[in-house]
Amino acid sequence: MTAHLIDGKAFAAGLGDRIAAGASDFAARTGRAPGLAVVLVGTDPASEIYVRSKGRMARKLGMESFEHRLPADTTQEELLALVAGLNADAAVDGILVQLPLPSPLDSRAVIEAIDPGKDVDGLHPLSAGHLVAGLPGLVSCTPLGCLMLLRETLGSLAGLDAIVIGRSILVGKPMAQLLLAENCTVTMAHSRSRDLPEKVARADIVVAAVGQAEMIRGEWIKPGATVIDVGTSRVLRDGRTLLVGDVDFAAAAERARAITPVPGGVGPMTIMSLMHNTLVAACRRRGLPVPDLDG
Ligand SMILES: NC(=O)C1=CN([C@@H]2O[C@H](COP(=O)(O)OP(=O)(O)OC[C@H]3O[C@@H](n4cnc5c(N)ncnc54)[C@H](OP(=O)(O)O)[C@@H]3O)[C@@H](O)[C@H]2O)C=CC1
Ligand SMILES: Nc1nc(=O)c2c([nH]1)NC[C@@H]1CN(c3ccc(C(=O)N[C@@H](CCC(=O)O)C(=O)O)cc3)C=[N+]21
Repeated sequence: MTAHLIDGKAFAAGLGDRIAAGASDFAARTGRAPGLAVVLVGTDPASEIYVRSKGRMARKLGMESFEHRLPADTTQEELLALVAGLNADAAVDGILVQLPLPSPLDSRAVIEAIDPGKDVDGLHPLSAGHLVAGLPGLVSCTPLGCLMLLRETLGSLAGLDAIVIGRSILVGKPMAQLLLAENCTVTMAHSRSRDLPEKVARADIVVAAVGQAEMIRGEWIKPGATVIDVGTSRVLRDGRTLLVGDVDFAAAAERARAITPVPGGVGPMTIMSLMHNTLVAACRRRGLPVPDLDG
């Protein structure tokens, strides 16, 4: 292996210290801690783990965590009523509804019901619109975390050729917008793209957010490129479950200049970006200056 390993876990820990200081300052000024509400409908085991780690991290950084666990047969009306209550609750600065929701719940309607000022997941159409328009707003946690890692690794991204593989509202689309705002030349690839290997081979920055275990082959990577692997898939190998990314890590690390591991790369940054967004939302809601969280 020749590539530099981008240590998301360590970077997230450093950012966490700055967020904790900001949260404590917020509490001193307002008499209460920033509050994050996480809503989980149903009992998807992976979602349970994420929700638990989000609550634990919020408390660790001196924020208040409100966890709402609803049964899988919750109705749309019940869920919308909960969101309305959280919108009205002054102690709640951020609202995250864990996705995917069990069918037949309509996640779009639920997301649109969230107060955009509390949309710490950056999923509301108004948040997405602000990002495209270059206006201040809340940016989806995973792309925000990826951007922090890229800036830390590369400094200025201006002029670089970037490819984002995957175009979801949660990851791919906001990622491409952030890279464009950093003056990258951005290609967006998806399941209908032709000749993906040739497009990946031209990129200085590769962000893979597909959800297909190790589909990005090492030999596609341009020598010296920086690779950010968002994907997380559980695979059975040698009788053990293993968490792997969208990128064939071992082969890609032979060619890349820097690469994120899975686990320990993007995942910890997603959770820390959520904490970042909660503090930012809390400060904006109270008209307080947003602390400078860049290292
Ligand atoms: N580590 C972290 O913090 C996080 C990890 N994830 C992980 O990232 C992955 C992606 O998540 P998410 O964006 O929500 O997933 P989605 O399923 O919503 O989107 C997947 C995207 O990949 C595209 N795609 C699917 N197959 C191919 C293919 N063969 N070639 C090119 N593109 C393809 C799809 O294209 P099309 O639009 O044409 O269907 C779609 O745009 C998942 O593994 C998820 O678990 C997600 C969030 C956070
Ligand atoms: N409304 C909403 N917002 C989300 O941000 C959201 C969501 N729904 N639904 C599911 C995806 C997935 N996601 C992850 C978060 C952390 C890790 C993470 O911390 N992963 C660890 C490993 C954890 C493990 O071992 O399972 C790591 O990569 O090191 C992974 C994935 C957020 N998502």
